[in-house]
Amino acid sequence: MSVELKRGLEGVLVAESELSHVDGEVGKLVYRGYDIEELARGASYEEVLYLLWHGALPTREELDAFAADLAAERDVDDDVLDTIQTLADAGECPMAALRTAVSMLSAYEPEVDADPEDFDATRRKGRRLTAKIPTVLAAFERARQGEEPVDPDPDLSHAGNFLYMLTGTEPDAVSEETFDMALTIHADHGLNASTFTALVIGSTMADIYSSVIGGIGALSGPLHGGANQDVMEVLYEVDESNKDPVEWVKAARDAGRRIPGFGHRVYKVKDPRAKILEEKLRDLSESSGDTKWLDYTTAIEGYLTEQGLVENGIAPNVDFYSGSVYDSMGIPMDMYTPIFAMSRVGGWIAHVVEYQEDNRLIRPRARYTGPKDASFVPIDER
Ligand SMILES: CC(=O)SCCNC(=O)CCNC(=O)[C@H](O)C(C)(C)COP(=O)(O)OP(=O)(O)OC[C@H]1O[C@@H](n2cnc3c(N)ncnc32)[C@H](O)[C@@H]1OP(=O)(O)O
Ligand SMILES: O=C([O-])CC(=O)C(=O)O
Repeated sequence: MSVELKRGLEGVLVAESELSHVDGEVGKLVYRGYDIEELARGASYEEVLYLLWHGALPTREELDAFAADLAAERDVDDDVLDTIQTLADAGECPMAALRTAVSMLSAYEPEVDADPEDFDATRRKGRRLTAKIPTVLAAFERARQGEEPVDPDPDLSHAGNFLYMLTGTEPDAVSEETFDMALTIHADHGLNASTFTALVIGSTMADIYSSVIGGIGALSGPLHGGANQDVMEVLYEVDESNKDPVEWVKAARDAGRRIPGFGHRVYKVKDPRAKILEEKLRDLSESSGDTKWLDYTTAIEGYLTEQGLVENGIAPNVDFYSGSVYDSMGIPMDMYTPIFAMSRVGGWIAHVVEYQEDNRLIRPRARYTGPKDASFVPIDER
């Protein structure tokens, strides 16, 4: 048995996967061999889900059937909507509300008792969950605004329908494309912390709902998916302080603060998804004439590059630019990480099924550093 301790499991291989590869040295991400830039430009989220779940890009006919099956699963039970309203009234944050709602959805899962080794049933359950998560999130946001939920429209795409349910208005083509692209590029990313969490749970042959709930929990943290909201909070903090963004970042560095949206366990150069989102932000800013967030992010990145951080591997990650793109679409800040989950659920499901098909319980060990021979003293004698 290896006794080498790898803090944070850095560099440890725990599984084989055909799903996605992150080349951190050159900044390249592929899903089943396809470069993320090409997928972002040319494939819809539904196509990417099909690719991840079924092993190849779909034909037009396969895609149409797949998208229709997915869209047919969007409705959630009224009891779930009532709970969402209760959570909104109690001031719950959307990521926690999502976690609770996914847990509740399993009570309405028609194949809840399926054999854990029936992987087609797991895929169908995963499809239901993926279809319903946007409904839950949009209903929660509307409930917070005192608005009734909007019924899903099966004729709209996954991205378009979410924006429609959120606002009650069909999105314009630019918003729908932008949002679809954001979903596409967030769908999978090797064994990141939330996917690994889903895998650990899946390796006990627990049901897919438990894996997804675990994934949501892991994604919510500020070191992982939660960083997209933190970045936007920083941008607003800079704006409200009337400081130059460079002054803000200098002060933050002097105070020993980590800069959200920078650094990555695998990428040692700029994340390719950050480049895609930056380009999108540039397009959106130029067409709206409002370049504030672009100016701030460019200034922060420029300063940190000048200071040598980027050269030393602390480069912008996907979370650095996603918030500004969502903000320009009018989406509230605390919905950014739930939107990440709404996309990443596709990757969690793909990884869990792939792993379970050749399952081995994941069970590492810790090096014990506590006492070995403590003498027990009964409670009344202590
Ligand atoms: C979708 C995603 O999950 S992408 C990541 C989203 N998270 C963030 O953006 C939060 C900010 N970033 C971070 O906290 C980290 O870069 C992580 C957690 C993403 C990766 O961390 P790790 O691989 O564990 O690197 P680790 O925390 O050991 O940092 C290595 C060094 O870089 C520094 N560093 C890492 N990230 C940052 C940052 N954002 N700002 C300033 N310094 C940083 C650390 O202080 C450390 O320096 P030291 O060795 O002098 O102490
Ligand atoms: O891979 C990681 O560690 C984090 C990340 O970028 C992601 O999950 O998208």
